[in-house]
Amino acid sequence: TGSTRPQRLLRAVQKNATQGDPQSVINAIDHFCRHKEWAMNVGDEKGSILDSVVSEVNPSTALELGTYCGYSTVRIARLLPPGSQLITLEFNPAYAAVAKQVIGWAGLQDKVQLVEGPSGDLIPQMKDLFGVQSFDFVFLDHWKDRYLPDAKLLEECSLLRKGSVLLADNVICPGTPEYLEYIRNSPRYESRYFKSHLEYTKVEDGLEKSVFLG
Ligand SMILES: O=C(NCc1cccc(CNc2ccc3[nH]ncc3c2)c1)c1cc(-c2ccc(F)cc2)cc(O)c1O
Ligand SMILES: [Mg+2]
Repeated sequence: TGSTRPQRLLRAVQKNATQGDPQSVINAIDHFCRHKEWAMNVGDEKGSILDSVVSEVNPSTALELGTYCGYSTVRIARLLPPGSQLITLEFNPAYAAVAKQVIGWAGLQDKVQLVEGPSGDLIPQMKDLFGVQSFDFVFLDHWKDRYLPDAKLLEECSLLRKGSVLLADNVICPGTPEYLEYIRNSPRYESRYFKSHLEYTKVEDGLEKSVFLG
């Protein structure tokens, strides 16, 4: 039985990145995905947009839907102020196992709660499980047909407050048409599209930033 792509990505991190240095972990993953094997990380180009939005929001509590190998988890957690928390949900146990080690290699395990399970089941438990009142920032990067139901679920569970920011990956490729339709036409959100490219390619993609108005 051979290794999986996430396992090969982890090996590249352990070989090329310095423990406790998040930027070197980010660089090692980007190099691996650009020169060895493409993988569905948000990547360096969209990652810079993610960085700027996270820095602007400066969240105390952040939620990530879809951890994968932990690349965007590391990008977000490295920018969080002391005492803040990032909760990241991953449904696939093999991805979660790799992500846990990538996050640990970056030395960010104290800022991150990696929870295994589907967002639809876990979002309603956020208050009970983690004492979360509301999320200042949410990064959506899981199954594209879950973006809309999960945005609605966050509203219904009162996990968004006036000013909460949702940032959605892949709104062009693979695309999230229902989510875009809803969020751009809802009077409860102010949305803006950041044009970019699908990670490590020239294909168009982008991020949609939406501020919840309460
Ligand atoms: O599909 C994508 N990502 C989502 C995803 C995909 C598979 C498995 C999981 C398992 N993780 C998971 C699932 C459900 C969950 N519920 N709650 C948590 C949770 C976690 C997640 C994706 C695809 C492409 C892409 C592929 C091919 C291509 F040609 C162009 C573009 C690019 C991306 O940047 C992408 O993000
Ligand atoms: Mg993505």
